[in-house]
Amino acid sequence: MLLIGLTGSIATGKSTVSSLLSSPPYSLPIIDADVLAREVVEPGTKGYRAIVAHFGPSVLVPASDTMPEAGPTGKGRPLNRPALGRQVFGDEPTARKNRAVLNGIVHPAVRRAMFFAAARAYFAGHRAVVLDVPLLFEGRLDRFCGTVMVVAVRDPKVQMQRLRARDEHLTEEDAENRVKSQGDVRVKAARCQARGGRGRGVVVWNDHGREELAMEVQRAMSEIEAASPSWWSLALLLCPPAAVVIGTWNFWQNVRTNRYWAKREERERAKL
Ligand SMILES: CC(C)(COP(=O)(O)OP(=O)(O)OC[C@H]1O[C@@H](n2cnc3c(N)ncnc32)[C@H](O)[C@@H]1O)[C@@H](O)C(=O)NCCC(=O)NCCS
Ligand SMILES: Nc1ncnc2c1ncn2[C@@H]1O[C@H](COP(=O)(O)OP(=O)(O)OP(=O)(O)O)[C@@H](O)[C@H]1O
Repeated sequence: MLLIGLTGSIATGKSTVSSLLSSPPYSLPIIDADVLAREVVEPGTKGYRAIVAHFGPSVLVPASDTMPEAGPTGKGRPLNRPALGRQVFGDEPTARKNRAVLNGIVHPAVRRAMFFAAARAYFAGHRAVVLDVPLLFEGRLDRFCGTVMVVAVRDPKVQMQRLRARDEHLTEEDAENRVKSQGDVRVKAARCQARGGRGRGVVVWNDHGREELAMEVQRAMSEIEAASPSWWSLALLLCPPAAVVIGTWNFWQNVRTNRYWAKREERERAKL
């Protein structure tokens, strides 16, 4: 089964591309890290308890006439996501530190949930599955993917306009902090291209309208399908040992690409 890692930066169009990929003619199953990241911090979960222990009750929805002190289910009041967001998004040291703590709580739980969802897709006989993960590179999940697809915009203004139009509740400062909390999408696009051709890394450019985006997705999927045709996926499905060998080989290739990328970044930094 081909793991397609779908990533980008905030408001560059990942969800829009993911809904195209889940519809005909592609009809691919999607494992959405943002959805899982919400599930693993629902009241009553280990993640929820760890967040409240670290950040305190100020990151919970306040108690009110409609919100009981112990929450609607008795397991605690839900997280006040914008309030928690204000503590973790941004460039200042405190925000960075808080983000690292939150990531340390949420990411391992998300990775576990993803592993089980991918295993279910494999046993259901799917030839490919999309891992929709905003922090694919940062969480080093790209190492497990046969293909990485980055949804990117060349013009940062387009990204900010789309973010402000979609999330009207965000102030300009909130929006800027969120953009700064994620790596530059053009760097992610370059890193994706560094994985090499033959469908290993494909960039979907999304500066224009939705029709152009659909065409970009079609082009990217043709490249992926040419490199990993259906008969190949079926052969791997029927022969699990071969799937393990190919998976290990892919993993090793990806580790080598990441080492090359880390050295390249080090050289760039040394030049500055
Ligand atoms: C801080 C939280 C509560 C804010 O929730 P809110 O509903 O307001 O925003 P949402 O989750 O939709 O995120 C908005 C944007 O920020 C990005 N983002 C979320 N978490 C992070 C993070 N830790 N680092 C960088 N970007 C992030 C998202 O991918 C998205 O593009 C939430 O983002 C969270 O729990 N983040 C930690 C978990 C995480 O890393 N999720 C990303 C996928 S695993
Ligand atoms: N080509 C396009 N033309 C016009 N609007 C677009 C286009 N692509 C995406 N959008 C809009 O831009 C906004 C951001 O897109 P989307 O939600 O898909 O991004 P995202 O990368 O999933 O964001 P996030 O990381 O915040 O979840 C949405 O309102 C979406 O409808």
